[in-house]
Amino acid sequence: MAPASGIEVENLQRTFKDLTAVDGISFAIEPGEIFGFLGPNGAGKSTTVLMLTTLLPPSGGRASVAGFDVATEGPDVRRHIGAALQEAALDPLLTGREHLRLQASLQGLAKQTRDARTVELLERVGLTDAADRRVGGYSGGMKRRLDLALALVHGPSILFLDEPTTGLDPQSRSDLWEEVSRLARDEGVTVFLTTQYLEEADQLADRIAIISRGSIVAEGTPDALKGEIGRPSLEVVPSDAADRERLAQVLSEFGPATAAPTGAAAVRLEAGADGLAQVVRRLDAEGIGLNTFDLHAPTLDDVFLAKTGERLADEAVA
Ligand SMILES: Nc1ncnc2c1ncn2[C@@H]1O[C@H](COP(=O)(O)OP(=O)(O)OP(=O)(O)O)[C@@H](O)[C@H]1O
Repeated sequence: MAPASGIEVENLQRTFKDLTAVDGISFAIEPGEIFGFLGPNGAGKSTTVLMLTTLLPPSGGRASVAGFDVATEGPDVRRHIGAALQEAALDPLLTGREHLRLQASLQGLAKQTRDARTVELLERVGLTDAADRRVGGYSGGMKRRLDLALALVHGPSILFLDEPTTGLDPQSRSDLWEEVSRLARDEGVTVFLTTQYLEEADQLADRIAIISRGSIVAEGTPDALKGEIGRPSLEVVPSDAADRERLAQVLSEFGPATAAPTGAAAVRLEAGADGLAQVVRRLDAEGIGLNTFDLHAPTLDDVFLAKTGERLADEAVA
């Protein structure tokens, strides 16, 4: 059984008619950990979140959240979790404060504590000044911050965030990251976060699982996953386009070729960055002039590519 604010998932499955959306996934999340669940559109992220938040019954396997079974102990699970899911139902005609008061009463908070809790949460997510404005006039970032505050009303020990920053501008995105980090660090809240953004998973998550077509294809800390891929890649554009073939030939002495944009050649350096000087000497000896010469440390995108054979299509550039 999972500890009070952890999550344990064993061979969890969900099918929709003949489509297997989640195909027997397993993982464990420690209390206070931020776990990033990374995958492209349709990989099975939301289906997993819906099962873990008891909104969708699993077709097989088991999961316990906060020590309770999602299939048989739904009300206990729900008492311990908060969730900001996609397509949150905010009413454009209500203000931020009204939303929070309503949520506090739905969650059964005592009347005398509702106002204080509302004020505290508005302050925490930076909506104090906008508290009495209708939500219809809020920006995307403000709505996501209100979603987060609503998920926190009853002081949950586990928080589910389903693609919390999709569509946000870089500033709103990093504000939200900061608040989520603070919740985990200062209050020990466990965070299960789904994202399509590599950078978000890299910056925010203690540990990451990559899901592709319903299966987990990699799991570990961002650094460990990048370390597994290991070597940096070198991308070179010759000053004379006619030299590209010869350039690729020379580079192949230093490691396997990797994908490169038109006009460039790229290689994963077997000797790591230490091999650079040798590459430069060899190219010089061959008389190949260079236009650009870029060394790329391994990224989660490289990990993703190595594990799934695809690139994450919709990468955030924040
Ligand atoms: N209620 C449903 N009925 C039928 N198929 C569904 C249902 N919900 C999800 N699916 C399918 O299951 C697969 C996984 O979907 P899911 O929404 O979990 O992916 P996702 O990784 O969350 O993607 P996104 O980033 O687009 O939300 C998809 O092929 C999807 O079309």
